[in-house]
Amino acid sequence: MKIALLGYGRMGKAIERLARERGHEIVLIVDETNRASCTDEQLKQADVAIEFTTPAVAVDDYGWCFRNGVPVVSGTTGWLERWSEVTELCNETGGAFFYASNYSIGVNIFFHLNRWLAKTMAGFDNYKVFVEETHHVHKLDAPSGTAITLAEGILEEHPKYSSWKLDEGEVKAGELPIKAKREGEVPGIHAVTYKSEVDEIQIYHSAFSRDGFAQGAVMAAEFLAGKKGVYGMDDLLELKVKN
Ligand SMILES: NC(=O)C1=CN([C@@H]2O[C@H](COP(=O)(O)OP(=O)(O)OC[C@H]3O[C@@H](n4cnc5c(N)ncnc54)[C@H](OP(=O)(O)O)[C@@H]3O)[C@@H](O)[C@H]2O)C=CC1
Ligand SMILES: O=C(O)C1=N[C@H](C(=O)O)C[C@H](O)C1
Repeated sequence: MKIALLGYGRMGKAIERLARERGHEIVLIVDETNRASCTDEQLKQADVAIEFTTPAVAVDDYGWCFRNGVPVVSGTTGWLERWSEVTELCNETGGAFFYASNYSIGVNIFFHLNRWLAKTMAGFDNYKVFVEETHHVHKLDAPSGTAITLAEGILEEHPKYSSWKLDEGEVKAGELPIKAKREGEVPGIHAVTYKSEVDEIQIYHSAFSRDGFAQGAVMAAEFLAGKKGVYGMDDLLELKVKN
């Protein structure tokens, strides 16, 4: 496949390496320095675009791809308040969009485990739940997109909680706290903990590098080529969890 890389930072570079290893060709690399001079014609050379940039840029990138008929796989976090706008534009323009807050297969299994645990714990009032994430110091957004997906999974399965809140002080009844830490070069750690007076139950995922995210993004690009519409990791992995 011919791939356009939109964003050439930590993730863009990991994706370039893994995509080449899987036999794909990189036909365009866009970063902040050359974005203004990149043309529609250059983008149209690609069978698919893989987008890992910043929250401020991502939505414009999606529109650029939809308007030019180039399917787009994106992992950029921090823009999801514009989800409806993006998916409507995708459908109106006949585009193709694949999004995941986390492309690691292990994390997507963890998402299912999280929902199952939340449903189970809903019957036990003596446990309080919180989500924790740790990432490298360069990360722009907090909490992480993955932590938000975990929190949303809990809100859907556990009636005691109605909203999540970045844990910066007082937490009211019904609020699910998310603690975000920034340390060194940590690729990404997420944990969900249920704590009572006498014990705690924790599920935990730690990425050893960015390779798992990059691998999943390239697999998503292979999946999306030739399709139209909006997709996510459950479509790719066909994870069927029987609760
Ligand atoms: N879903 C997932 O599995 C994962 C998601 N992420 C998310 O991906 C995003 C990127 O992460 P990461 O690679 O670590 O970030 P980096 O900061 O390393 O890279 C961001 C890239 O975006 C580029 N960029 C900034 N502005 C523009 C612009 N106007 N036009 C084109 N490119 C631009 C930067 O260019 P320049 O270098 O020239 O400034 C840089 O190449 C983040 O939102 C992060 O949360 C990260 C890992 C996994
Ligand atoms: O910025 C990162 O690095 C990561 N971002 C994603 C997120 O916000 O969840 C995924 C991963 O944890 C790494």
